[in-house]
Amino acid sequence: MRIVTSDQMKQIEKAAALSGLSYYDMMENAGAAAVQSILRKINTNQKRILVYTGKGNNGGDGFVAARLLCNAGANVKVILVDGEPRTEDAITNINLVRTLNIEVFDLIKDIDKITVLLQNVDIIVDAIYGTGFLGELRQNAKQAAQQINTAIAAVFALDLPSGINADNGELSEDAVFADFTIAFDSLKPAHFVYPAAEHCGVIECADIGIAPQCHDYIDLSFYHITEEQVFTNIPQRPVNSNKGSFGKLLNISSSFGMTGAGRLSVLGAQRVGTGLVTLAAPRSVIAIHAAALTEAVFLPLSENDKGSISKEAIPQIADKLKEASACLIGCGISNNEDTAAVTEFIIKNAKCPLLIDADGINALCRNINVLYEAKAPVVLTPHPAEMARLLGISTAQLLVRKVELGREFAVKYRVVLVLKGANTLIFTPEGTTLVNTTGNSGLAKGGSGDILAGMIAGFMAQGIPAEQSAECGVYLHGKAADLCAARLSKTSMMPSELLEDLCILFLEHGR
Ligand SMILES: NC(=O)C1=CN([C@@H]2O[C@H](COP(=O)(O)OP(=O)(O)OC[C@H]3O[C@@H](n4cnc5c(N)ncnc54)[C@H](O)[C@@H]3O)[C@@H](O)[C@H]2O)[C@H](O)CC1
Ligand SMILES: [K+]
Repeated sequence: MRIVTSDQMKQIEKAAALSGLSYYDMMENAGAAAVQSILRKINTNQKRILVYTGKGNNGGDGFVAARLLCNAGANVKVILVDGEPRTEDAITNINLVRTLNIEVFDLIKDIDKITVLLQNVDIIVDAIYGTGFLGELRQNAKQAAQQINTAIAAVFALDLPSGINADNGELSEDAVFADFTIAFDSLKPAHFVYPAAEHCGVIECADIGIAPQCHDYIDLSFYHITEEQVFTNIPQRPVNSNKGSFGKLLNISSSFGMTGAGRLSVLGAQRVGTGLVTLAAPRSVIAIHAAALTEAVFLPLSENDKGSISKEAIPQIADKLKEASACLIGCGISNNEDTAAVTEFIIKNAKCPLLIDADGINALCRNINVLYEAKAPVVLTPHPAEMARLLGISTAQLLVRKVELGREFAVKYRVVLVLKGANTLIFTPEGTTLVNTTGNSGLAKGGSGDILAGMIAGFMAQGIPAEQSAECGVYLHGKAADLCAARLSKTSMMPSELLEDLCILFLEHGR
């Protein structure tokens, strides 16, 4: 699955044009592919169809679709949202529409007629804006989008629902909600990023005749995580091996009242095959963990009067850190001066890859620049509220710009950033973005993040590079949750139960 930005799409189209496929033909193919997609779902004969068109090439695709739908026996009307088209190929195509006597209305001047048409419409084609859209919908386009969003009709968006930034999914107010989106040639980041992805409905990617080699020189920066790639990252377990072959994870987690977080993170690491997991936790909670975690070993730590790790524990931790092949800090450690000091110490001193989760991230908010002092790769796994806290903005402000902000952060602080949520995003220090599409709302429960942190850290402990560990952890966590939901339901499944389904996935892949 190829995901390209709007600029990259332009380069691909240019390469196609140089190789002999004209822009006019690409537009014809795009409109035709959209009509084929509609015809596969709905018999359009005698159906009342409104095609909303903008002034650019997306509108041009709409004119092609209008002509071909008319030829297929539908009752088609075209609505110009921004007046007459401005691009050469779109102008040619509106002229063809007019020669077929398809009625063309102006959104503003013909509002009364359009209001009547909207009472009885079966299908709406949204061809107002595609990859050329930036910023906010203007008043007229908002009005058109409101008409589309309130009409009782099947809505097909061409390339993208109008009002969405293709490259990062930023949404304008009143952006179109489509039932189906037909993406042209390649998918765009916005098709994957929530909440924009919700506006797309069912997404199809249509071939518009661009030869495969026209994509060869594009340096992709946005990837979809696949199962094949995930298992390429996970080596077979050698026959001649012992627990030392699969890494030692030092997991600094848990506090009084939050022992579940520590336990789940240990289980996550163990279930991805880590050789040995040491849980370093406040002394008073060790007995609770020892009763539940048969295969782990424990490092009882000095604690403060709140039952969380005290800074007095730093020498103990430092000693154990020397043996670790990876370190995880944060699941349920509580957020206070002591845990912040421990987190800082770990960041400054760990020579092995480090994963910082939950309260470890909250501790970072006190001094984010400590990340510049890390000596080994660092992975952060915030949920949106934690990420927003790190950035000093509101969660709402983060969510409308999460792709930009996530990418900037990972590059600036040289970390792998796992921004959790529906379609979790992974940002790398090199500026690449990975999107994961496994997982479901059954994961939206306390405990699932702790399992994920343990899984990623467990892969890191086994020597899988930080970025690939994040990729494997996020994908498998979601996929196991999908299997778990299929047998237990999204509503009832418990995060800990997905660990059983993880076994099935490893079995299927001969691990
Ligand atoms: N290149 C080709 O020949 C092909 C393109 N395809 C389709 O074309 C669009 C991209 O077309 P483009 O003309 O670049 O942009 P749009 O049609 O998406 O719209 C751009 C149009 O709108 C203006 N604009 C941008 N933001 C706003 C705003 N907030 N308010 C108002 N107006 C705005 C902008 O200035 C332009 O004038 C692509 O998605 C495909 O659908 C074909 O697929 C094949 C060949
Ligand atoms: K569109």
